[in-house]
Amino acid sequence: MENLIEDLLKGKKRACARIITMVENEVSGYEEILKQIYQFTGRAYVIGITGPPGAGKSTFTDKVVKLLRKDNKKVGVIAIDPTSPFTKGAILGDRIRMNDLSLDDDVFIRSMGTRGSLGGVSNATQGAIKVLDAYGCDYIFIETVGVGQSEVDIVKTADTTVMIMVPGLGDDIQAIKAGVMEIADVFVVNKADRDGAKRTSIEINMMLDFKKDWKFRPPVNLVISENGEGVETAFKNILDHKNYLYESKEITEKRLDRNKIEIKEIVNRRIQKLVKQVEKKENIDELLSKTITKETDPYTIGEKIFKSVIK
Ligand SMILES: Nc1nc2c(ncn2[C@@H]2O[C@H](COP(=O)(O)OP(=O)(O)OP(=O)(O)O)[C@@H](O)[C@H]2O)c(=O)[nH]1
Repeated sequence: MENLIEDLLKGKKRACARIITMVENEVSGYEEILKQIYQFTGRAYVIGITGPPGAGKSTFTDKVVKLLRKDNKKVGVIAIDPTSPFTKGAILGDRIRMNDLSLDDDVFIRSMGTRGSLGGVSNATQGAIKVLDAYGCDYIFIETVGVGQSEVDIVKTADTTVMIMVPGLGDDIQAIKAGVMEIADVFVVNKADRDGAKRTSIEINMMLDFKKDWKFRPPVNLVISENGEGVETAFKNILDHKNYLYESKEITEKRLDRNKIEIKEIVNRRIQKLVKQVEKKENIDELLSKTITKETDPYTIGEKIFKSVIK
């Protein structure tokens, strides 16, 4: 274990990969590792990339990572793959596009499924962010499809959140308006080579105009990720937001929030584990069937579980 941590801190990719796997699978001892590496974290800047399926999140991230590599920055990418209960597998297709980057020693790419372990995907992602941070990444990208609540929760913990949209979403913009307004720090209208990109950008700006007291008004960028047009400017906007966070000291608030969420999850996960053990021991399934015949009720069972847990 000691060697593994030493290797991680020296920047060895294999150690990084092994520790992230341990975190993801909740292999015993993983929390000990996270405790030990915590003091070496805090340097990396975390960028959340979200947006509807197929908007070009991977293509955009790929281009930004290449830009950062020119500047010799070390980069981590965590792609969250929504695991469909119907396909029982992560949608890995588009991640393969980044393969040429994964050969680069200073780029670490990992995709994680959203299969619900006890702490949920969020917990594993937070752990992986810490590992990549201690590994020496300057920037860490968290890429998620902005649909489910768990994905939105993950993005909320990023320092800067980039929302990728595409032309012609129309009504969709209205639909996601409420949730997105609060989490997006920078907008990217990708596929600007298509008709209607300008209109989409105007619509987003109009939507942003509803709020008057922006401390940092999210910039809206027209981008063609496929050929790289506009990517540099969009990244500059991300850095502007980064500077804003540091200058206003909001970065500390953000990171306190992130730790708060993480602590809550650590506690929740342990409680969930206990509940599961109690349910098994007390044969709750059998009791449950008695709620139908009215021999018992959900409140009595809930109380029984709670009492056993706090014992
Ligand atoms: N016309 C055009 N197509 C693009 C652009 N950027 C990406 N694409 C294409 O859009 C498709 C989806 O791109 P991805 O980068 O995989 O999108 P994504 O948002 O990561 O997709 P999911 O992870 O499945 O949600 C691919 O076929 C890309 O080649 C662009 O600027 N213009």
